[in-house]
Amino acid sequence: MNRGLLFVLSGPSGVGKGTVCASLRTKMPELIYSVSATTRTPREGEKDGVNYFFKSREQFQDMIQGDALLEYAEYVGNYYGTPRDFVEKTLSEGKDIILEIEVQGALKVKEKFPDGVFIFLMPPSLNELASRLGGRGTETQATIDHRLSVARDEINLLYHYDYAVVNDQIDLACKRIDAIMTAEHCKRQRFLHELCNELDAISTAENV
Ligand SMILES: Nc1ncnc2c1ncn2[C@@H]1O[C@H](COP(=O)(O)OP(=O)(O)OP(=O)(O)O)[C@@H](O)[C@H]1O
Ligand SMILES: Nc1nc2c(ncn2[C@@H]2O[C@H](COP(=O)(O)O)[C@@H](O)[C@H]2O)c(=O)[nH]1
Repeated sequence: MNRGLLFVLSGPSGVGKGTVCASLRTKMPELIYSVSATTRTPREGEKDGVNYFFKSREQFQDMIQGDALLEYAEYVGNYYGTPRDFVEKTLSEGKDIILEIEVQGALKVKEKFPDGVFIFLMPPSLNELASRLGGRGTETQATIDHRLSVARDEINLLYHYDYAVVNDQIDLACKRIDAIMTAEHCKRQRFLHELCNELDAISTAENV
């Protein structure tokens, strides 16, 4: 069985990763979503095991010590990390998985999965990013300011990614990501096809 494809969606806080991911998941129910672990306090309406696995700092440290995380990062005062086993199991079952994570973590995943597909979601402008973060109403002004200052550094790391997608309108951003996913599947099929042809050629040459 072919392994599934690993997609990583990152970009600054408030750009719309969660919104775009939720929309993609309704359009592509076969796409598996990786639920992260975090030490952040749950926001109103967030559920353990659905939005995140909410952990104490001690529990999170235990996950780090036990090598249970594929990657983790400390972001604006909290830990966030991707549980390893679920990602490995999903890929080995031939299913595609999407990780919605910040930039430091995405770069660590890239070291381990250079064949992953790395997509950076861009805001139409920094003003629009600030207005989305403020409009969400989930953070204090101090946290929003901190997240916006980190955003500038994150955007500077865009060149590490395979694709940049502007989230001007949710539906358009989803269509662009859908097109990337289709193209990556075609690339994978072509690669496998060429590999089969090469193996055929080798075995023919050996039989001559
Ligand atoms: N294309 C868009 N146009 C206008 N508003 C948007 C768009 N995409 C997302 N939003 C809004 O912007 C806010 C932030 O979106 P969201 O929570 O999805 O961002 P995020 O990148 O997942 O943030 P975080 O990294 O902090 O989890 C939300 O209020 C959402 O409704
Ligand atoms: N490196 C990782 N970053 C993650 C993970 N899960 C989420 N995130 C990112 O953290 C910030 C803040 O999230 P918020 O829910 O507090 O707004 C955001 O950029 C997320 O995408 C993870 O497993 N690893």
